[in-house]
Amino acid sequence: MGELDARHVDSSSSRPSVTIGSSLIPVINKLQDILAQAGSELDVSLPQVAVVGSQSSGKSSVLEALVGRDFLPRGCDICTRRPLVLMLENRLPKPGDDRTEWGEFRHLPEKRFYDFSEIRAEIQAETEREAGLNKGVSDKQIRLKITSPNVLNMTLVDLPGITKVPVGDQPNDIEARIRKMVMTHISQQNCIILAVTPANSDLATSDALQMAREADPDGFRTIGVITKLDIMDRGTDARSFLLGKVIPLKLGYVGVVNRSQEDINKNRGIATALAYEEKFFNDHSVYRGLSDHCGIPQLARKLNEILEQHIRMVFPALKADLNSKMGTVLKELQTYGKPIESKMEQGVILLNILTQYCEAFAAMVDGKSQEMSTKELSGGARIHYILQSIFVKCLEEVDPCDDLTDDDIRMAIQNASGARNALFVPEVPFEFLVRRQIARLLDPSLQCLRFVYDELMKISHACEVTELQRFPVLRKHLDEVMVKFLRDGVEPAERMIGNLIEMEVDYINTSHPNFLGGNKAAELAMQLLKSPQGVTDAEGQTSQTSQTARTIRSGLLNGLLPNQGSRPQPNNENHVSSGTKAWIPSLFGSRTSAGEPMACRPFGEPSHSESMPSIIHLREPPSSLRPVQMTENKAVEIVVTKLLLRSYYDIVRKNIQDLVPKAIMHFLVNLTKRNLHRTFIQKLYRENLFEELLQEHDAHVSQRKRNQELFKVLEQSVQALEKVDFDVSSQTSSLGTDASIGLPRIPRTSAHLHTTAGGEIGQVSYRPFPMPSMTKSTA
Ligand SMILES: Nc1nc2c(ncn2[C@@H]2O[C@H](COP(=O)(O)OP(=O)(O)OP(=O)(O)O)[C@@H](O)[C@H]2O)c(=O)[nH]1
Repeated sequence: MGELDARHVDSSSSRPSVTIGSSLIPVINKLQDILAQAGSELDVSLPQVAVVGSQSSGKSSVLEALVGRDFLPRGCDICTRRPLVLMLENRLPKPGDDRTEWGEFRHLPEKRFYDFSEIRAEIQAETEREAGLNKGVSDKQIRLKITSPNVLNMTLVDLPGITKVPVGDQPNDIEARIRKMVMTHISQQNCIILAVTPANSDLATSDALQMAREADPDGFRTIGVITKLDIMDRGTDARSFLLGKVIPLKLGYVGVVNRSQEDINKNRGIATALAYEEKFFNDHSVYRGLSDHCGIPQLARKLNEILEQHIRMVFPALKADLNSKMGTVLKELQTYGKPIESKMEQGVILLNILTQYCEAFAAMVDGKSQEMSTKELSGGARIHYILQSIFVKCLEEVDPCDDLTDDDIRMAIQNASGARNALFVPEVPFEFLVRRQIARLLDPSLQCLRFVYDELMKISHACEVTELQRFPVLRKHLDEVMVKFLRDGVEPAERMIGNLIEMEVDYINTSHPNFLGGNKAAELAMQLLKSPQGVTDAEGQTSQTSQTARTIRSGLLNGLLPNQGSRPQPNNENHVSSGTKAWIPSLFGSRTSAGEPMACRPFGEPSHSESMPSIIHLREPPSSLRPVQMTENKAVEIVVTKLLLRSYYDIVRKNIQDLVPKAIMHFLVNLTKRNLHRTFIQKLYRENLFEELLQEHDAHVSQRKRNQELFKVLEQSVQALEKVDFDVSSQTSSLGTDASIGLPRIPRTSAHLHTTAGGEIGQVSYRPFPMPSMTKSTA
């Protein structure tokens, strides 16, 4: 058998005949090509077409004529007894194909039918297998896929004819059953209904029109088909039917002349039948002015136009898909940058990257970065937090006396007095102790510097200059320069901090206007010791000194000192005089118990005494000596020392709190910001380094190439789609005026199709079909 050719050449007229979808095949093929190239997921599927009508009204004949091949069982008795779902699949011939078209049944997978008369025989056989031999009917579908380069991807459905009186094995409710079966198919919103009515019956009683109206009350998807115009009663014609004067239909009517039973019996082909049909309409003057309503080619055109409308409806989605793909690819492409072709370009790119990097760094430090987080502190804000909320606050919380016990202070005072007893407020122990406390400020200051350094490193890593991503070698060098540069910045900051602390340690400026001073401290100490609250620290907690002071005070009140009358401790070899004024050091130092100064004589010299009393032996001093018990004057000295310590420490603390952040900002942060660009230029902007620094990853280069190609394809696809859209539109309008075939004109703006669900266009209301599923039909 010959190939299923969508454009059969009519022997008589040599005019290519029109079959369903024939005008759209090139468009759809082009579309599929475009989408396949562009890697689009979308597929263009079309509405299905179902034929509905009473028994033997000519449904199968119409369907066959529309496809352009003989393959369906036809006859004057009931032929279609199971729904036949005919899936057409477009497939372009491939090299090495010996056949280009064939049929396959779902119930016979992998068996290809190349002979279409065998297909008809198999439909009959399969019908009989399910519905019996005696006119029985079944709603179980027969699914047949026809693959050909000359068909569109779409589905046609041949349905059993509506019958009233059961015959053969048909059940009593045959009419209801068939109606239900038919309704199941034609109620689907993407189904175009061909309501077939023979011209020799009354249109007003047409089962097809009645069911079509039920399934499609608005008539947006129903085309009336009047068959058997050739066998109407003499003297009658279908003119008023075709013009919609009997029952109006929005999409109008088409009258056709199919092959008669006699033609079938004589094996007359479709081409001959079409030629006969054309002659019939030409010969009948009554149909001459109704060429738009007559003939299978006209019906095919009408259906094609609906399909074209449908395709145009799909265009916006296709375009949107391609455009969004293009956007994604373009965005990715931008990250790969342009290939560099000359030394000059290398220089420009390198300079740009270095500049952008420094700008990004400065922006992050200054809080002007575009990529500022709203969830957490970043960049410069973190540095500020480190300086103010960590460093300054931490120093604020330090109590210079917290690591000094009263014993420590007492020891320091006593040691500083040397062999004498201190006359006034002990200056030396104060200076010694305050220096020790000031020196403690070095560690947190250096830690603070370290934290800021770490932050700057973090910022440098976060400086993502888009272009930099493609040059890993440059990134590496840049990071190295950055690390060295920051380290270099740390050194002067470190030196400065060291100097600051050293300065403070080196010279204790007791003339500072904010310094409490010895006299005031002594006065305050006395007041504190006298006050019933005792010496309380700033936090209101009673310190160890205040405890001691209270003990002393209570001793004074009772006329007793805590150590009065008590014997010296075994280790406390020193004897300290006591008394209410004892805290004021004695001018003459220690006296003997008799009040006389101790005799001084050289070691080993005997005493000039007549009667040599027995020698009083002193105990050997122990290797480690500790001061004797607390005395009132010692307690006051401790309080005074503490007051002085706190007062002076506060002055220094404030200096350090102010100057260390300044040193860090000046020597490290601001210097980095100021000199980074210059350093990069000095270290990296060298012509002999260009090549090495601007090396790209191989994967990066190939990815860019791939993306460039893909972008080109997508660009071409979008252009091609525009052209196809235009072609479809011009084709639609060239097929005839909208009015002539009863179809409303579709607005040019395809997006409008989506938004208009039944909007008014001109005089005719238009409602597009719902979007079909975007999948190909398979058998
Ligand atoms: N003369 C003439 N005969 C036609 C025309 N259309 C169909 N026939 C004949 O009518 C008979 C029924 O045609 P089918 O195409 O099988 O009708 P059908 O509606 O598919 O029938 P069922 O599926 O059995 O309901 C066949 O013998 C056809 O040859 C026509 O336009 N003119």
